[in-house]
Amino acid sequence: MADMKQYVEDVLASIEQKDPEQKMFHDTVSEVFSSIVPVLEVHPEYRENKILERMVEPERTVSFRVVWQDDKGEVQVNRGYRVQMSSAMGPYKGGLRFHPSVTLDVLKFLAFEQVYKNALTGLPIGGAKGGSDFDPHGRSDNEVMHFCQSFMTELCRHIGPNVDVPAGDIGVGGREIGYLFGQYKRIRDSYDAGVLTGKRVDYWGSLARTEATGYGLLYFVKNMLDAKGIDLAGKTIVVSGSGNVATYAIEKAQEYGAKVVTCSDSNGYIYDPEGIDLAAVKEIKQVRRGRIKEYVETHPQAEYHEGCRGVWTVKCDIALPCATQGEIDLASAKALVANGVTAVGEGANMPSSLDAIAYFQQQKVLFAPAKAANAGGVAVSALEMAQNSERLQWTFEEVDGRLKAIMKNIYESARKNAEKYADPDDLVAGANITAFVRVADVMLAQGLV
Ligand SMILES: NC(=O)C1=CN([C@@H]2O[C@H](COP(=O)(O)OP(=O)(O)OC[C@H]3O[C@@H](n4cnc5c(N)ncnc54)[C@H](O)[C@@H]3O)[C@@H](O)[C@H]2O)C=CC1
Ligand SMILES: O=C(O)CCC(=O)C(=O)O
Repeated sequence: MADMKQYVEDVLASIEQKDPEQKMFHDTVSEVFSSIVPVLEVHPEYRENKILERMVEPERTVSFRVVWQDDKGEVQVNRGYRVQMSSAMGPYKGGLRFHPSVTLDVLKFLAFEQVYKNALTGLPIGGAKGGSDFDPHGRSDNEVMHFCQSFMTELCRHIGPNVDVPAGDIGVGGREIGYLFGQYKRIRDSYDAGVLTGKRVDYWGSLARTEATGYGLLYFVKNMLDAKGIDLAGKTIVVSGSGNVATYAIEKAQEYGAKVVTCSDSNGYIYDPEGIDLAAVKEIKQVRRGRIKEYVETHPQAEYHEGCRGVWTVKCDIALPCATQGEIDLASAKALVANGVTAVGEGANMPSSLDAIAYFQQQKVLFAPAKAANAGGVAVSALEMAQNSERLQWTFEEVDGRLKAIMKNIYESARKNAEKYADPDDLVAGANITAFVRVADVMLAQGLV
């Protein structure tokens, strides 16, 4: 064991030495590789074939200039990226993020996570992530369209239905996917519906893709709670974010009879002791593209608080971080535990710091890790690709039913490997091991690529 632990430490040290500034990438690699030491013990062939060293090196990374003109006629310059991490399991697959915080470090961490998340779905998709430091907030539809067209003019050389299939993520929703698809189609002169997922349903997006990540999160959390005999109905839930994932997590949680008392945006959070009025949140965020603080104007019983971390000081049974990475640090984890939290389900990617996860586990909080718990979005993206290939569209019920089954399967396979190699409740280790073995075995079968 000591030998394999040392091997993992050596690989981690080498990536830190190569790219010392990529802290988030180091953290996510460290989280995955630390879990798999017991697997390396029984599979020396992974080390002999340098599987770990290969996995931390993206197959391809592209970085490009995006030039566009704003409504005042001023020229704007942004940076675009696509990190194609692994095509072992299928075409590269993963979202595009438009947010000022986007760097190569952020995208490498997200692309690395995506490889294992996608493997957990059991569907034929590799892993990638891309995006830009462009901020769509406050931009007109016209400006967003010009940016998307310029971004796709370069990106289209690197993607295709059997090559790489981007989708949405922070700052990229149905509007952006539409502009991106239009430009791809114009340049390639080909109606490749399967080149992007998250399309609007009337031009061959999948029903239930919009809801899939949030609903999938609740399906996963329900499986985790059911195994312990805990009922979701009547529980108080704290949610962060008010975008795609948060909105549909709240919707499904409410359907299950839970009471969601918070949601947030990058400025602050709202606390509604009567339970969040989701129709009002949708109106503010999806229709008006406004700020979450507007909620208190029509809901006098609710409070608005500036700043994001405060949301974790609200008393709850279950916490669902659905905004962004790094939102739960050790202090937030301690505040949640002190207030009696019994379960945490990660809707966002890497929302909890490594020491926060360790603390939850030490305190026996049931913990649903992102790459398993939020895999429903990309799973339904893969179902969208399947529908596009057969030029058919399935019903909402058909897609939702498949999503539910996929999330159950992810939970059960993670649980099984947690039992086999670690603590039975350690779904972090269980999910990492399940995904790692699937990808590693396929890499071995495909030779030195
Ligand atoms: N959209 C999808 O299908 C999937 C998304 N995710 C992850 O879920 C998280 C949320 O993504 P979406 O809901 O799609 O994005 P979105 O753009 O629809 O919503 C993002 C939300 O997070 C908030 N936010 C963004 N940056 C923040 C910051 N620095 N501090 C506090 N709040 C911040 C925004 O105000 C917004 O409410 C991200 O971590 C994303 O990678 C994971 C799996 C799939
Ligand atoms: O649907 C997809 O391809 C991307 C989803 C995504 O970006 C994620 O799972 O983090």
